[in-house]
Formats: sequence, structure tokens, C-alpha cells
Amino acid sequence: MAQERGLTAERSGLAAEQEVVDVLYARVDALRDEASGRLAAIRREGPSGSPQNRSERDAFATLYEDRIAQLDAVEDRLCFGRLDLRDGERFYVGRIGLSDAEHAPLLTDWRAPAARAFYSATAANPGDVVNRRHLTTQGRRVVAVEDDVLDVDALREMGADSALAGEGALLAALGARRTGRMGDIVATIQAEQDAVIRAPMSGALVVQGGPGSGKTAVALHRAAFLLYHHREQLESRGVLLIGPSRTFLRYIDHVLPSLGETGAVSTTLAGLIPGVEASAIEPDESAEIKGRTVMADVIKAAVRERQRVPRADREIRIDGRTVEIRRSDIKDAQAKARRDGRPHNEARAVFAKEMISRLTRQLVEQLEVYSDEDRHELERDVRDDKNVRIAINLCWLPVTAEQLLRDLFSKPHLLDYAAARLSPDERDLLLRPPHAPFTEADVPLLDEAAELLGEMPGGRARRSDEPSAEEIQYAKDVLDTFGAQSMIKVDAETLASRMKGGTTRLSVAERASRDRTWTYGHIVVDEAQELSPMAWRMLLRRCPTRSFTIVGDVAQNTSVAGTRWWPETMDPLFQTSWELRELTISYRIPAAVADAAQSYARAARLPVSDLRAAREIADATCATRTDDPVETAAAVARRHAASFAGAEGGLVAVIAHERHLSALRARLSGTEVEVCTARESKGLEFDVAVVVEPAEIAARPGDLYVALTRPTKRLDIVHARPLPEGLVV
Ligand SMILES: Nc1ncnc2c1ncn2[C@@H]1O[C@H](COP(=O)(O)OP(=O)(O)OP(=O)(O)O)[C@@H](O)[C@H]1O
Repeated sequence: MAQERGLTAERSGLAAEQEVVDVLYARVDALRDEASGRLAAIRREGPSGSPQNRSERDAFATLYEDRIAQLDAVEDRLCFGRLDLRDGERFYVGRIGLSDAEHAPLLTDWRAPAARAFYSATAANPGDVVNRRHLTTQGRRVVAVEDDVLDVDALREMGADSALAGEGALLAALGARRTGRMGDIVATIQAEQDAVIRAPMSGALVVQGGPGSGKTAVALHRAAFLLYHHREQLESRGVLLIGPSRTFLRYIDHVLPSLGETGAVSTTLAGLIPGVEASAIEPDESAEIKGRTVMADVIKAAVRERQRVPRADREIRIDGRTVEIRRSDIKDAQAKARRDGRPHNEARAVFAKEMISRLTRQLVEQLEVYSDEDRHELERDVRDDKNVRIAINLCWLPVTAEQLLRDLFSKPHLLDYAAARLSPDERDLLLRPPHAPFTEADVPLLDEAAELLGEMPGGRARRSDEPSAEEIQYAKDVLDTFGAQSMIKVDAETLASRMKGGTTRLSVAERASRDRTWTYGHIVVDEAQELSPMAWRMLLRRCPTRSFTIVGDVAQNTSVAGTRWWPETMDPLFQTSWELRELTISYRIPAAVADAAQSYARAARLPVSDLRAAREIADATCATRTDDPVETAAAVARRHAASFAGAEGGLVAVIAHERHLSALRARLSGTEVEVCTARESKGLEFDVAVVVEPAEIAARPGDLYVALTRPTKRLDIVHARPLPEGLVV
């Protein structure tokens, strides 16, 4: 355990803590200097030596760069806590673990087992902790200390200061103006959140919680926690984080680096298929059909349709001789190719080889050829014959996933064949022009198709950037020789990949994002209630160990194909290997906003979780009835934005039905006010949310529940029509 050594132990208060914090920053500076020195030395050597030497140097340079970036990222609030234990031990908790030059511990990583008590000890259940101290820093300066005395008697016996402090650090964090970028909560993680973050990695952990209960924050901290504790297992495969939109990913993209982690790949579902753009919007009705599990069979049938048997036998001429393309041969060759188990495009080679061999046999019989040499020559002739190639292609058509889907949804006869289990009306809903752009609901179908089709002939056969066993062993030897393992914390497989990448810096994230078939060590899914059964299939393929963290709120579901009840979705996917946890406190919305939103949600029969707000704020809700909601909403938003124009800033959003967006944007141009739909606001938060005409947004009740729960300080409702039932402000 990181006992305080060489640091002033007895004095409390700002000055003493400043001394401790100074030592910690000095240590970070020293480590950064050391890494920079080593990096400079490598760079000084320049591009000399053998290619092997050069790629080793490049790999180490990358690792030192990563280390420097990691030390830079922990600059803000490096140390935020102190624990005093019953036996007199004391240690500090921070973003990373640090030891002094003699290896004596100085700072305990927040993810280490020893730091757990910092988050989980309570007055009712203090364990060994007598006092928990929160340190608030600005830059490198300690500006406040605040104690949670967990065992007052023990503290008195120790003769220490017993002044009680409240939840200042948490409330200060919650009350801070929003910047449009999510921050980490490492200094103020609450006990129920900590239990989720530190839960075991195996199986699926589903976290249900109302708006603002910290699901996103917890999911990100859990990713960092798992990467820390299972580094060997996770670093080479990476952790995948799935978010609902690119805007959302931008909103959260600072959090993991601030926790010192770069091993996670953040993307949307569409981002999992390199090169696919899925930006088109489609009606809910067709999106819902595309999300159903039956679509897996539809895609399978569409692929199978590319393996055709002509109506009749036919003859073709090869070098003046006639051979017969027989239906029976085609059927046998197809059966052989299917038995092979490879995806359609790759199994084509088996089919073609078998057909060529059968056609050659016909020629051998006609010509009465006996020598192997002549037989091979005939086989070559058959293989190179254009008519044979065409005939084979017609019976086993190679196709890309994109083309398969375009054909399926634009050719009624194909859809009738492949989707016979859908009703004629449902099939009509799926029809669209051949060059219509892809939608989000197409993405899992494209993935399903790509899985069944495999690489096109002539496509990439294997992942050439993956290191072999020998290359990994070599990397292990290099690590041992350089003795750098402890400083740069890298596993041999990662180093081997980087060496193999030569001068190109290929991180796990980069390799994974280029490869549709990449499988991850763990997957974190945010806003998971939105995913359709087909989307879940897509994600399961990417994590064969089925190690998932799934966070969401069924009451905020805005997707017709999404989840309304977790067991219904999770049981078929994970059988008994999943567990449900709940978060019950909202750290975002003030109490009055929580009451209004929940009362509406209950009236609309949404499956709401119980939610207590962590804060009460006066005048947190307001409703204005007006004949012109757009004009009034713009005026209200402008007024709030003007009040934030001072030094501290603050974010204002107007959330409205899509049809008002352009009018609102026109009225608010030149201001910083965000204008968006309820769905676009999903997962985001603002100091003030102005919700325009709730009755319109409530066409889908989950949309309105999302819109009402975005503000951290104030909800302004502007309406002409009566408010939906249950919405009382
Ligand atoms: N323990 C905490 N300390 C400080 N801030 C916290 C804590 N937990 C959550 N927050 C803050 O509360 C806000 C809401 O958190 P978050 O976005 O993770 O909630 P959510 O449950 O994902 O919400 P939604 O369901 O609306 O997407 C964020 O600003 C987050 O930083």
C-alpha cells in the first residue's frame, strides 16, 4: 500500500497538502524528462542501421511518445484524494500511480484495489478508513481540502482535526458550467457508480439508470478500469466503445485520455464497417423491419440466391469441342463448395475448381487422353476459356455486401424470394431505388452480408499486419534486452505489431478501425436501448468472449427496434451470463426538472427507473404559453445566452421538432445557442434547455423524455398547444 513516505505526514490543511502535491508534480516532470531524453536519443540516431534496427527504434519512439502524452494528460487534478486508515497509514489517490526514484509509492492509481475505499467507504460501512479527504486543485495549486470523517471516534483518539465537511467537491463539480465536452468524474465517483466500474469483466453487465445518473461517465471509467486491470488481455485486442452519434463521440472524447488510456476505439455502429456512409434517414416502419432477427435469414437467402442452377443443361464449345454444363454437376459442385464452410465469395474457388475438373473430365473422355501432362493442359484450356468463366460466374456470382443489399431492396422479385417470411406490405416498405444511400438500419444488414460473403476474389486474404508467434517472441526478447517494460508498460504483441508496422505508427485503434473482422477484448455500449436485434448480432460477432458493459435507459428509447425491457433483449444474447445493475441518482438534472420529467414519463407509460436528484436549484423549471413558440423560444434562448456571456460561459440549447429547426437557426444565427432535435440531444447536456412545443415532440414519448432531461440548471418550456398529460411545471 502506498504509505506516505518522505512527505509531511502530520500537518493538515492547504500548506501541507501543497507540499505533497508539489512532490507529485515534480515526479511527473522527472518522468517526462526521462522519457523525452530517451526519445531525443532515439531520434538523434537518425535513419541509420538495418531495417530491423530502424523499426525497433520507431516502435520504441512511439512508446515513449505515448508515455509523454499520458503524463501530459494527467496534469489536471493529478492528485485528488487522501485516505487515512485506522492503523495510522495514509495514502494519496490520483489519476495514475507514481513511485519515487527508490520505488517508494507516492500516489495510488484510482483503479488500484487499495484506492477502492476512497469511493466505497461510507459512515455506515467505513472499513479501515477513518477519514477521506478530497483535494481540489487549480493547475498545480491546492485550493481546497474537504474531509469526510467516517469514524469520528477513531479520529479523536488519533487527536486529529475532526471538522466535518459536506459533499462540496461533488456539488461543485455538478454545479460547474458546461463546456460542451464531458469531463471525467474520477475525483467524485459515488459508491453505487464505483460498484459498477469495478465489477468483474466476464459476461455482460447491463447498467440501467435514469437520465443523468452517470451511465456514460461510469461506462468510460469502467473501460479505463478494465484496461488497467486486464492490460495483458485487452491491450492487444483493444476495448470498443459504441456511441449513438459522432456528436456524442466528440462530446466524450476527452474522458479516456484524461484517465491515461488510449487503448479504446470509439465509434458509432456505422463506423464499424470501413468505408460505409450511412447518413440517410428512413421511416421508422422500415427501420423497425430491418432490425428484426428474421433479416438474418433474409440476407442468408439473398446470398444463397447468388448460387444459381440454370433451368436446363447447356452446351458450350471449348477449342472446337462441345462440353455440357450439366445441372447435376452444378448442384454437386455447389454442395461441395458449401460443405467447405467458407463464405460465399471465398467458396467460389471450390465451386469453380470442381466444375473445371468435371468439364475437363468430359474432354478427357472425348479425346481419350491418358497422360497427366495432357490432362493438365486440357484443364488449363478449360480454366482459361471465357465461356466457362461466364458459365461458372452465373452459377456462383461473387458480389459485395453493398451490391447485395442494393439489389435486394431495389428488385421486387429478389425481395419476394429472400424475404418470403415478411408480409407483402412489409416488403413494399423495404423497396427503394437502386442507388438510394444507406441508412443506419442498413448497417447491421451490410455487416451480416459481409460476414456471409467474405472477401471478393482477389481481395485481401489475411490480416498482414498481425504479428506471427515468432515476431511476438522476438518482441519479448527486445523488451527484456532493453529492460523498458516497466517504464513504458507495453505487451510483446503490441510491440511486435508496431515493429511490423515499420515506420508506420499502427496502434490497436488504427488496426481495428481498418478491419471489419477485428474482434475486441471488451465492448462498451452506450445508449444501448437504441440497438435492434440485428445490431446486437453485429456487436456479438466482434467480441467472441461476450465480455460487455451495456449502459442505457429503456425509458429513453427512441428507436422502434430498440429495447423496452432488458431481459427480452439480453436473455437470447447472453443466456444466464448477464447481470443487471441500477443507478438511482441523477447528477445532472435539478430536483424540479426530475419531478416534471418523471411525472410526464409515468403518464406516458414509459418504463421509468426511480430517480433521485442530487441537487435542488431554485427556479429550475419554467413554462411559457405563447402564440408563436418559435419566436418566443428564440428570445428566451437569447436571453439565457446573454446571461452566460460573462467569463464562466455556459451552454444553451433549443430542442424542437425537426420542422422548426431552420426557423430557429435563422433567428439564433450569430449566437452560441445550439439548435437540435430531441434525438440529436441524446446523451448530451446543457446548462439551459429550451424545449419547444412538447406536444409535437411527444409523438414518440421517449423523445420528449430525452429532451426534458438535458439541462443541468434550467428547463424552459415554450408552447402554444396544451402540455402533454403529466407534464406539470
Ligand atoms: N460522481 C459524479 N461526480 C461528478 N459528476 C458526475 C458524477 N456522476 C455523473 N456526473 C455528471 O453528471 C452528468 C450526467 O452524467 P452522464 O452523462 O454520464 O449520465 P447518463 O446517465 O449517461 O445520462 P443520459 O441517460 O441522459 O445519457 C455528467 O455531467 C457527469 O459528468
